[in-house]
Amino acid sequence: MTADQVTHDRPHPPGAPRLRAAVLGAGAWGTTFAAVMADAGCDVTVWGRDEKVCRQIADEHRNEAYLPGVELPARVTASSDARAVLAGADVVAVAIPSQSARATLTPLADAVARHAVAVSLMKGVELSTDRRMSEVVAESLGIPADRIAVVSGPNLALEIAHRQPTATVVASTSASTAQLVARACASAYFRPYTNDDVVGVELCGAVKNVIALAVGISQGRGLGYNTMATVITRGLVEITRLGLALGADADTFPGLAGLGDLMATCASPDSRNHTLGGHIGRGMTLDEAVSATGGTAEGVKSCRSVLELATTLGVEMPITSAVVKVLHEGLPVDQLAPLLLARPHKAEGA
Ligand SMILES: NC(=O)C1=CN([C@@H]2O[C@H](COP(=O)(O)OP(=O)(O)OC[C@H]3O[C@@H](n4cnc5c(N)ncnc54)[C@H](O)[C@@H]3O)[C@@H](O)[C@H]2O)C=CC1
Ligand SMILES: O=C(CO)COP(=O)(O)O
Repeated sequence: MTADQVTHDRPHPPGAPRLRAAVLGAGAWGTTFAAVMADAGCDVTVWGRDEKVCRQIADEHRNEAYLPGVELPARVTASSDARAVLAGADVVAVAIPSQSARATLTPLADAVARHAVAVSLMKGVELSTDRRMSEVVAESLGIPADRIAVVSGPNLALEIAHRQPTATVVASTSASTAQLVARACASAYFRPYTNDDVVGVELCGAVKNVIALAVGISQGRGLGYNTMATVITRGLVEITRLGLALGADADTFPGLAGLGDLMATCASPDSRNHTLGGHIGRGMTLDEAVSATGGTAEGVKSCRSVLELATTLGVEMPITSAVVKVLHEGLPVDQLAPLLLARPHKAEGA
C-alpha cells in the first residue's frame, strides 16, 4: 500500500456492505473513476478491450497509455472479459466514447445484475438519434431511468488520478440512486453533490466540449483573454438556452456541471477538446488535429448532434453553429470570429 492510499482510502461506513463496481472503458476517465471508487471503499473491476492495458492495470496497478505516472489503488483490477466484469456488480459505470456506447453496451444487457445501478460518465450526444448518454445507457442495457445516474463536473482525469481535490455532480431522477452513486465515489479528494436535473447536468457536460473547441480555436489563432472570456460567457448562455428548452433546471447552469466544468475544460491544456481546437486554430485539418490530440474529444462529433437538437427546438446556438461550420463544413478558421461578430446587435439578456 502506498502513502497516497493510506492517506486517501476511505473505509466504507460501518455496517454498509462494500459495493462492487464495474467500469466499462479503460481509458483516462474510466480508469480514474475506478480509482476514485476504490478510494471510496468499493471493490472495482475495469473492463477494457485492450488486453495489454487490462493486464497492466491488474498486475502493476498502472495504466501508462492513458494515465502516465499514476499509481492505481490495489483494489482496482481489470479484465477484457466484459461479462465477467459485470457479473454481480452493484454499480456499472460507463466511460467509452459516446458514439460507440450503444454498440458496445447492447450485447451486454443480459450480463448486468438485475439490481444494478448504471452510471454514465460520458459527455456527448449520440449522432444518429440526438439522445443524451444516460438515455443511450438506459435503452442499451434495459435499465429503468430511476436506476441511472450521471456523473459530471470539473473532472479532468489526470488531476483526479493524482488525487487533486475536486467536486462533481451526481444526477439521477431517483434520490436513492444518486445517493448510492455519491457514496460509491465520495473520498477525501472527490466530493459529489447530488442533483435531480439529469437533462441539465448531461447537456452541460456535452456542450461545454463544443465551447472548449471554440476557445481552443481562438487561442490557436493567437487571440487573448477577452476573446476567451467572451466565448465562455456567451457559451454558457447557449448551454442554458438549450437546457431550458429541454426542461432543465436553471440552477444547474451556474453550478459545478455547468460553469464549473466549462471553466476547467476551457482553461486546461489537459482538455482534449481545448487542445484539438488549438490545433485547428493553428491551421491543422480536422484529421490532423484529431490524431495530434489523441484520446477522445467528444465535441468534434457531438457539436453536430447538439446543433441538430437546437435546430429542432428553435434554439439559437451561434458558437456551436460556427464550430460545426469550421470543423465539418469547410468554413476557413479565420472566418469564425467575423461570422460571430457580424450578427445583428441585441440586448444581452435577449
Ligand atoms: N478524460 C477526462 O478527463 C474525462 C472524460 N470524460 C468523458 O468520458 C468518456 C471517455 O473518455 P476518456 O476515458 O477520457 O477517453 P479515452 O480516449 O481516454 O479512452 C477511451 C476508452 O474507450 C475505449 N474505446 C474506444 N472505442 C471503443 C469502442 N468502440 N468500444 C469499446 N471501447 C472503446 C478505448 O480503448 C479507451 O480505453 C468521454 O465521453 C469523455 O467525454 C468525462 C470526464 C472527464
Ligand atoms: O470533461 C472533462 C473535464 O471535466 C475532460 O475534458 P476533455 O474531454 O476535453 O479532455
